[in-house]
Formats: sequence, structure tokens, C-alpha cells
Amino acid sequence: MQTEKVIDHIVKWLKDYATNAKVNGFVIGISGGIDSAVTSILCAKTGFEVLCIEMPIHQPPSHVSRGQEHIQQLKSRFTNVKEVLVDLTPVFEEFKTEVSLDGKQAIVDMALANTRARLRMTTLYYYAGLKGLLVAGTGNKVEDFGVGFYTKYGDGGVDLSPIADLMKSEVYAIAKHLGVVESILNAAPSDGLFGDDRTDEDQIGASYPELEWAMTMIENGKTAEDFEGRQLEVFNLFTRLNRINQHKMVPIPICEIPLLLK
Ligand SMILES: Nc1ncnc2c1ncn2[C@@H]1O[C@H](COP(=O)(O)OP(=O)(O)OC[C@H]2O[C@@H]([n+]3cccc(C(=O)O)c3)[C@H](O)[C@@H]2O)[C@@H](O)[C@H]1O
Ligand SMILES: Nc1ncnc2c1ncn2[C@@H]1O[C@H](COP(=O)(O)OP(=O)(O)OP(=O)(O)O)[C@@H](O)[C@H]1O
Ligand SMILES: [Mg+2]
Repeated sequence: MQTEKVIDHIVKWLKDYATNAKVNGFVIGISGGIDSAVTSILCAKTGFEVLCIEMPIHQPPSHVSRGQEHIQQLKSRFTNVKEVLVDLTPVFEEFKTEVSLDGKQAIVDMALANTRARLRMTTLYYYAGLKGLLVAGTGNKVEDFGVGFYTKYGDGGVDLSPIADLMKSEVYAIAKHLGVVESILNAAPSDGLFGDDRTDEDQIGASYPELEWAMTMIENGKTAEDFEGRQLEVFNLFTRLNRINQHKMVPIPICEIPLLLK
């Protein structure tokens, strides 16, 4: 990858989009992870207003401190960056008192995890509306078009997606080039949606390099017959996740009415 050229390309794309959309800039959730760190620097480089929002919901302290370190660095480098802290923990707790928590614990936990992401989306759109900003998505190609590892209308509910055509390794390469803080470069990717330290790899059962490998193999026309052992395991895992999450990767199904019936 021609890292510097890709960075320039994305920044120009963001700038052109914001200009055409006649908005003031971008709003983005900052988690202490690599994807939001990279996306926010790319947005800041446009010169448009960038509002970074920290939205803890029972967040592990290590995530919070990495997010804060990133925002401080960003503010010291760019004058167009502002920050807001919105503690969504009480909102989340209040939500839990109103909905049914009956059911298998793992299912309830997952529905609540996705609710966290959707409360964040609601907050980002509140600020987008308030300040004339666009919600910048942070999904990468592996998450968005590989395994569908994101919350539909949560972190997947965005106005534009600057890094969604980049593999995770490419996001890291850009991050290093952009000078993302070491603590974030070295942190294991995690969605932080369960209030503990579980990583994406723990949840998915494969690492990003493995998933990226499987995605590349499929792009190159390989099939399960080409692999064995751990490679076959990863290939099948990737294929299964890609299949069950297809609904996240295509437009919403519309029930078309035949002309005859109109
Ligand atoms: N065939 C179909 N056609 C249309 N819609 C379909 C569907 N099947 C399910 N659905 C809908 O989709 C819903 C399930 O999708 P969704 O709510 O997204 O939930 P789901 O895919 O079950 O879970 C999201 C996963 O992504 C992880 N995540 C979330 C957020 C951020 C990150 C991160 O990496 O930072 C990771 C999270 O930990 C979890 O493992 C169903 O409840 C249903 O409403
Ligand atoms: N505590 C949080 N505060 C603000 N935004 C958050 C928070 N947690 C998650 N988000 C938003 O949800 C997005 C999706 O999370 P995800 O974990 O995929 O990305 P990341 O944390 O930036 O990168 P990584 O894959 O390294 O964890 C984040 O990029 C961020 O925009
Ligand atoms: Mg994360």
C-alpha cells in the first residue's frame, strides 16, 4: 500500500464530501481503539471542525485512558478539534430498568452489548444535528464486509465510512504513519461492549491477521478444498460469519410490489 498517497486520498475524499454536503465537519466516537484513532486524525487533517466524543458505559479504565491520551494528542496537533464527554452509563442503566431482561443470559448480554453501541449512535446523531456535522464511521473492510463484526445501526449507523476499504493491517500502517499514540498501537482490538477486557479475537475465535488472510484468499478465488488444519478452520469460520451477516452488507430488503398489483 502506498500509505502516504492513501492518506491524502482519504483526506481529499472527506474534504470533498463535507464541502458538497455543506456541513461544518465531522463528529466521531473515540474509544481508545485504533480505528477511531485513525479516522479522527484523517478527519482532523481536512481542516473541517471535528468533534470527538467519549461515551463511556461501564468502560474498562485502560480504554478510557487511551481515548483521553489520543484526544489530548489530537488537540495539541490540530486547532479544529473539540472534545465532549457524554457519560452514557446512567442512560444505559435506566434503559435496563425499563426493558425485559428475561431470557438466556448470553442472549440478554448480547442484546445489551448492541444497545450500548446504539446509545452511542444516538448521541453522535444528536451532536451531528446540533452542530451541522456528519457522523464519521470507523469500520474497516474486515469488520464491515468480511465478518460483519459490528452492531447494525449502532457503530454501523454512520453517514460516511472513510476507512471501510482498508484491511486492518492497512489501518495499522496508516496509524503508524499518522503518529497514533503507542498505547493504542499496542492495544488488542476490542469492542468494549461487555464491560470487561475481552478482545475481538476472544469473541470471534480468530485474529484480524487470520480473518484478513481468509478474506484475501476468497478474493483470490480460493475455496475450502485448498486448505487444511488451522487454515481450514479459519477459512470456514470466516465464510460462516460472512454468510450469516450478509444482511449487514447489502441494502435493506424492500418488498417490491409487482406493477400488475398497482
Ligand atoms: N437475515 C436477516 N435479514 C435482516 N436482518 C437481520 C437478519 N438476521 C438478523 N437480522 C437483524 O440483525 C440483528 C443482529 O445484528 P446486530 O444487532 O448487529 O447483532 P449481532 O450481529 O448479533 O452482534 C453484533 C456483534 O458485533 C460485535 N460488535 C459490535 C459493535 C462493535 C464491535 C467492534 O468491533 O467494535 C463489535 C458484538 O460484540 C457482537 O458480537 C438481529 O437482531 C435482527 O434485527
Ligand atoms: N467508549 C466509547 N466512546 C466513544 N465511542 C466509542 C466507544 N466505544 C466504541 N466507540 C465507537 O465505536 C466504534 C467501533 O468500535 P471498534 O472497537 O470497532 O473500533 P476501535 O475501538 O476504534 O478500534 P479497535 O478495533 O482497535 O478496538 C469506535 O471506533 C468508536 O467510534
Ligand atoms: Mg475498540
